Amino acid sequence: ASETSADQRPAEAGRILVAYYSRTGNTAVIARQIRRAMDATLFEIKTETPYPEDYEATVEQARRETQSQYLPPLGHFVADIGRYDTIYLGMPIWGMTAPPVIRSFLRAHDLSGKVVIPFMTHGGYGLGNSIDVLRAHMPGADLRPAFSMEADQERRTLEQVSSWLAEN
Ligand SMILES: Cc1cc2nc3c(=O)[nH]c(=O)nc-3n(C[C@H](O)[C@H](O)[C@H](O)COP(=O)(O)O)c2cc1C
Repeated sequence: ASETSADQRPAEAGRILVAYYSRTGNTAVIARQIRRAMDATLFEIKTETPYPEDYEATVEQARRETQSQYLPPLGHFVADIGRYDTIYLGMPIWGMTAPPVIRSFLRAHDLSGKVVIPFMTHGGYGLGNSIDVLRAHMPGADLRPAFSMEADQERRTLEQVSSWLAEN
């Protein structure tokens, strides 16, 4: 009889990471479902400085950051990314592309040699160039087809609530 070292154990829990960014929670719902189904580790990608609560201000800031290729500093980092073979990477679509913080995340974590499975939510306008952006920022990773779905738009919710409040 011999001891089994950690790296000999098959299908060890913790080999799958679900890393996601979500502003209004739509992408987070998917992330948590993947975590439960795959017995994965969950990591919420955050900026060091949160985006404004105001929707229009966030749209404007994101637009500027995307245009200038700015990399917003991350609030925290995955401890020991080398431990994971498979990364589910989740995000909303912002301005027809991946949110700026996703580029920051990919700059800060080496995903080469790993299987990366993206998942996106969008407000009805599709994935834009997000897949190209991901591919460009994860050299050596095995990028798999993305799962995507339409989800609630913050803009539409705000408009409906504003008109309801105005009527009362
Ligand atoms: C700054 C910003 C930009 C957005 N740009 C787009 C867009 O270009 N196309 C689109 O379909 N939806 C866009 N949306 C809507 C979001 O992609 C959609 O609501 C998404 O489900 C939000 O995910 P979350 O709740 O995980 O943050 C945008 C939302 C925000 C806040």
